[in-house]
Amino acid sequence: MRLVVTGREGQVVRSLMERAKGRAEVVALGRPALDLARPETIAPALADARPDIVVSAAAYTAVDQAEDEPERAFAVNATGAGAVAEAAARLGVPVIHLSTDYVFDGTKEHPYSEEDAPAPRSVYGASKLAGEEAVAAANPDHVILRTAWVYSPFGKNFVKTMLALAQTRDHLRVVDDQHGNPSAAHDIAEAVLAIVETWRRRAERRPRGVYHFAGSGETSWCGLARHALAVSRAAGGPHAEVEAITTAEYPTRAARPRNSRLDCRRFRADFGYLAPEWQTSLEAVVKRLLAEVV
Ligand SMILES: NC(=O)C1=CN([C@@H]2O[C@H](COP(=O)(O)OP(=O)(O)OC[C@H]3O[C@@H](n4cnc5c(N)ncnc54)[C@H](OP(=O)(O)O)[C@@H]3O)[C@@H](O)[C@H]2O)C=CC1
Ligand SMILES: Cc1cn([C@H]2C[C@H](O)[C@@H](COP(=O)(O)OP(=O)(O)O[C@H]3O[C@@H](C)C(=O)[C@@H](O)[C@H]3O)O2)c(=O)[nH]c1=O
Ligand SMILES: [Mg+2]
Repeated sequence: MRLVVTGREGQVVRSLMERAKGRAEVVALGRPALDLARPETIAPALADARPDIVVSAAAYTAVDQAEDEPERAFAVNATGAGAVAEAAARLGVPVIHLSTDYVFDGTKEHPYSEEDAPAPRSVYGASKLAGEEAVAAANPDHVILRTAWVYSPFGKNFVKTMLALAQTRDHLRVVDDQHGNPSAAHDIAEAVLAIVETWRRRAERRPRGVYHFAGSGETSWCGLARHALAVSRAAGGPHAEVEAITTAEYPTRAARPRNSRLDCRRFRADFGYLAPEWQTSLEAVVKRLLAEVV
């Protein structure tokens, strides 16, 4: 089975390359050969790579910056994502497209299910929702996999930011009134592989549609920072006290949902995989980062 993934250095791409070893072949396509902002590059690049399944993992992920360049965010996350799904459809192959909890406005009291209506509060969230719609319209043979709060040893993410800040400061302030599900990119890679395996076994009737998949359990950004730094301290790495603050005390360009917890039961029922508790996956990533960086 040959998976062709968009993006070369993304957190999910790199985690999938690691986890797929011996289970599936992974080819990563990125700029300049495949540039989501240049739709004419997409179909030829994908055709050359001869996918059995396309994994659409590349995206414009700078949430605050997107507020200042909405055209670029939409070009990449909506038009580009739609073109990837369309190219897959032309090749007669399914697409697994990554999306986000930020499609929700965060006003719900409980975790969001796939039935809940999206209502994004940010340009990034709106561009990703438009991408979901473009993917679904272009290729009926799809899974749109919404995940959340992704961290990993790779690229840029909140956990790495907290560890880096703790190296130079002993006091951090982090919002405690936005709740979600921290998700290790390696667990998302396992979810993608669970889809691939289920599709292989049930090629004639593939489960399709929108699914939620994120780390099990829930916390706030403050809770995530505190646990990451507690693990770091215990392993001899940097530590800082984390003060719990409100969203109003930490102004950002983009509005973020107060609650974006995802109900992942449909994914587990159809693909047989549930992510580990977020603390368990976080501990492994923090320890790996400390071993690599110091
Ligand atoms: N990060 C998060 O917290 C969350 C992410 N998601 C979604 O999951 C998916 C994967 O996210 P993640 O792995 O964190 O992403 P990253 O931010 O780590 O990486 C983004 C990837 O997209 C690629 N990319 C960006 N612009 C273009 C372009 N114009 N043409 C081609 N490739 C491009 C980058 O390429 P290059 O390698 O060349 O830089 C990189 O590989 C995305 O769809 C994202 O929206 C969902 C929820 C949370
Ligand atoms: C760095 C920092 C952030 N914060 C707050 C700001 C914000 O509300 C929250 C998270 O900040 P970040 O900007 O790191 O995270 P953010 O870019 O919002 O992360 C999002 O990325 C996109 C791609 C997604 O799809 C989402 O699921 C989510 O993971 O923490 C603090 O309170 N203190 C701090 O020192
Ligand atoms: Mg950010």
